[in-house]
Amino acid sequence: MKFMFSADIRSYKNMRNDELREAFVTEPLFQAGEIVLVYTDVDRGLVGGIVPQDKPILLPTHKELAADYFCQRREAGVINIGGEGSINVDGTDYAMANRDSLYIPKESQKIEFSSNDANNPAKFYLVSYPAHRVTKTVHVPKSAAKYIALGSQETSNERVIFQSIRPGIVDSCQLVMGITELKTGSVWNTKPPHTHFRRTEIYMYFDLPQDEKVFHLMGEPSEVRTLPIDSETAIASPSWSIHSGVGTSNYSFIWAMGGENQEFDDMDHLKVTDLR
Ligand SMILES: O=C[C@H](O)[C@@H](O)CC(=O)C(=O)O
Ligand SMILES: [Zn+2]
Repeated sequence: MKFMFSADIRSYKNMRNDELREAFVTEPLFQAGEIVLVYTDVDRGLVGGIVPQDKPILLPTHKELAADYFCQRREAGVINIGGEGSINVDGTDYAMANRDSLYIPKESQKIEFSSNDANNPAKFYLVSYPAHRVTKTVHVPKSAAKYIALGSQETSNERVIFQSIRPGIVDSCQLVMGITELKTGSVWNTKPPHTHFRRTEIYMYFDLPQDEKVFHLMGEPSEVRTLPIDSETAIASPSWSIHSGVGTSNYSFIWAMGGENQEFDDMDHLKVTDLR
């Protein structure tokens, strides 16, 4: 497991891009046959990429979690961005098609990830936060997510947000999670931008062609920084930071939030013209 130590609201202003990347941006998360886990001190979020091939991959615990097993005091959300696969939670198998979500509650002991076809493996993206109560495992196919269409072609931000792990669909402790897909020709996410001091958020960009990038905007609205991000890497946003971005083509991303509340619409909206 890797660790990212974030920067604070004062120090980020004096940091170079490579220092900001070390504080907030993960390495590429999806490696064939492997599990990559990255722990950020931003709300103790933990993100991972799991790509099983011929054999299943078990979710391990780690010394730093001081737990007998990974979910002893944590919940996890998983979204599959690859080929068909399955996740076994304490003996129950959940089939995971592309873009299916699975919510795994606190105290789930044995969690195992498999691909149906090693040549077209599943790519499981996992986000975990500390949890204080035991709830139920819930499988959410993309078709069962709440979706909202936002933006327009004229302003290059036409996109659909699929909310799969959210109140009303999944009873979670902190975690709220889903997918945003940009339409062809649209490149701006989270436009207009916002902050939400009571929650922090992690974006994981994917489905971006190899030779393209997303320019992710972070920082206080009064002092914005730009970090060029590769596909299949994640970036953590502290509570004081905007999290918006523009791609050199369209793309998708998974957003996940943890913190004080779970109201998706509870945001402090900004105007693009407010950014400095
Ligand atoms: O707090 C909510 C999150 O930042 C995202 O869900 C926003 C987003 O996907 C978008 O507008 O494109
Ligand atoms: Zn947000």
